[in-house]
Amino acid sequence: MAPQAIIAPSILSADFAVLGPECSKTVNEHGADWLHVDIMDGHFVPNITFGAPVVGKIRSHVDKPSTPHGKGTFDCHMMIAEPKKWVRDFKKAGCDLYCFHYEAAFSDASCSPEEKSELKTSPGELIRYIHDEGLLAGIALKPDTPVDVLWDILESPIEKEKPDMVLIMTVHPGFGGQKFMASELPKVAALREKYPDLNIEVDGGLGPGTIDQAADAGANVIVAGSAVFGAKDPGEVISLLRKTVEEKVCGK
Ligand SMILES: O=C(CO)[C@@H](O)[C@H](O)COP(=O)(O)O
Ligand SMILES: [Fe+2]
Repeated sequence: MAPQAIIAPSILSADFAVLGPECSKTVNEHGADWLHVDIMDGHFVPNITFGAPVVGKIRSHVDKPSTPHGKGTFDCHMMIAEPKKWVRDFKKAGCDLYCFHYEAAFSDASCSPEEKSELKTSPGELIRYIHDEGLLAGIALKPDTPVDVLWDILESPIEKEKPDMVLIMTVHPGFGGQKFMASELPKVAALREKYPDLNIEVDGGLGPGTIDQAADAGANVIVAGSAVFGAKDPGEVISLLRKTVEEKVCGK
């Protein structure tokens, strides 16, 4: 089955003073499928955004999805050093898809020795833990991480240890508005060749000028921050991104 086209505006580029209304407008008026929520801890990446309490407040402005990948999905991109530690808080706040970084999954926590041994984990175990908490699980790769690290994870004999989505970063994580790195697209193409149904998300520098390349490589979940929130007509940009993915990836 061909994957669905999913357009997920990154609220990092929204007006933080009116984040709730910005979120509802983006989904209900402009037609976004998901909202991409960038969580940065100032440690895994050199920037800080916000945490679960803010996600909890903005969640009530957007209807919860009625199907697992449905409209209104809160796609939380966790650019944080201790991903396991925050799963429950983000679940309570209303996160639907918890996407952690592969590079952070093995990290010891900078907390007490007891917590350290509990938090140290492997990507497969962390995916299972996220699934056991009732959330969808995503795994993200920074530009310097080769796609090969994912093969064993995607081939896991344990169904609960397989991710629902892979995120290939097309910028170095930390900031919105950076230049798209086409050098990352061979990772997307390699994943798509092996996994025709997999949700493959690309994030960083996506917009009308770069969507063709990303869709040609096979990405079906498109994050766009500045291209959507900086547009005169965000709805038009979202429609164009969706149409391109539908034509090139979904065969519509
Ligand atoms: O995760 C990140 C940045 O680390 C992204 O989600 C950006 O926020 C996308 O912004 P644009 O590149 O589309 O402006
Ligand atoms: Fe992101």
